[in-house]
Amino acid sequence: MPLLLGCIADDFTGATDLASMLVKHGMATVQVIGVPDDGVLPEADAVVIALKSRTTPAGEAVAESLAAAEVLLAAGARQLFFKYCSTFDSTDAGNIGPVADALLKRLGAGFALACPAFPANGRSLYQGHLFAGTHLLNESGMENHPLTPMRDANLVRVLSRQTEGSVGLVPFSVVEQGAHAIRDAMTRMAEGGRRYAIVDAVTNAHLVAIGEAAAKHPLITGGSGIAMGLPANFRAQGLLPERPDAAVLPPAQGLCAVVAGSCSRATLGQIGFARDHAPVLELDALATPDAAALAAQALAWSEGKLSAAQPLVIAASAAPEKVAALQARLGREAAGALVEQALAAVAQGLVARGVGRLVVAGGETSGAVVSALGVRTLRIGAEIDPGVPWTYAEPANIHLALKSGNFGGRDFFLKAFQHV
Ligand SMILES: Nc1ncnc2c1ncn2[C@@H]1O[C@H](COP(=O)(O)OP(=O)(O)OP(=O)(O)O)[C@@H](O)[C@H]1O
Ligand SMILES: O=C(O)[C@@H](O)C(=O)CO
Repeated sequence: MPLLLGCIADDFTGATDLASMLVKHGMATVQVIGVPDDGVLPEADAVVIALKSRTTPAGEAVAESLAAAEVLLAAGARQLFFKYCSTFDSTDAGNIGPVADALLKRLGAGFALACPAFPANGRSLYQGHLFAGTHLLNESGMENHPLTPMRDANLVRVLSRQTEGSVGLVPFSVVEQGAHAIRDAMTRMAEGGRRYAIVDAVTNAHLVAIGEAAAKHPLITGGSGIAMGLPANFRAQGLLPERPDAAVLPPAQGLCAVVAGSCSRATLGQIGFARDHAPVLELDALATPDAAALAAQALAWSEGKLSAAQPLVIAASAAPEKVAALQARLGREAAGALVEQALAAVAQGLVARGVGRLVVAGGETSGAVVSALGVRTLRIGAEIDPGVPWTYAEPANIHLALKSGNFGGRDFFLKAFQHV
């Protein structure tokens, strides 16, 4: 099976989200954790290399992304995809511009589109402005994100501040006209010296048309939504056969648990809902600012509560005031790292106690957990809610669902276990 699409994701939940989209549209896809030391990739139509590069210093993010690109290109990838968050999640010091610049240079290309829209999860782009649900991004709760507060919804401006290249817009009125018009607009922009085009998209039909228009682009950048049009390009070239078993995983077993480090509105709502239906522990990192002690508290609490029938939930997630208080005490990065270490140790302890089905909420949190569990690859199964599939983690041999902070319905933490 020759590799067709080579993907680089800037966090682990985002990687799973993208892989799920590709599987749903018929590509056999494997998520690989980090750049493999030996450079060997699993056989698949698409490989998503998951990095934890969203909030690292730009130089590190660029170096890791280029290393991932080398491995993907050496494996024969015909097109690269740089996956970032559907809420962009990148401050002025952020990495999307620098990484995309470096990938374009590596590919000898001068232009890429940028489109984080994902209508199934309420992310739409209109006149270059990103909306989360009915709110502009900077009024959606994302302005309070613990690591990447988004205070400007205009992505032309946001991306312009991260790159020396020039950024234009393919507006809704063009996107509405379909693939030909979009392709022409992007060609004109590239010829006019633009390095990027933010491309408006409000519906799945827009995303499919944009995907078709970008069939020949060496690099696509965006959220998972924009990937929905890409498998058809490979199919049209006779490169992608039908894959009826693309989402089949080994049977699930073991105890059930949820570990949450996301402080998004969606995750806080899911924790609130779970409280009425399952044992929930809310860790207080401000009262106990010590990762090992927090993990020990959580594991002691879990004794006698773990079950194969219903999950228990261990959450460090907190409302913005509490997050701000911990950050004021420790600094933003140290606060995040403390909680991530604690939750990673909790996940390790839970798996050692027989947990075989684990939901992790939050991208950074998932990165910490997956690394602590020594996971190398994730096979992608059926979707629980848009953007969140069950996966089978190897060599740990457990089922994991890595939930992006903002994804999933209110009942997600219970519903997930009815799907595996
Ligand atoms: N009580 C808390 N105080 C301070 N920081 C916290 C607290 N709880 C969690 N965090 C940190 O907040 C960050 C949340 O980021 P994470 O990526 O896990 O979630 P998210 O951004 O909502 O999800 P996604 O990246 O999938 O959108 C993590 O670094 C986590 O350790
Ligand atoms: O695109 C999204 O919203 C997610 O896949 C993600 O990247 C969250 O970290």
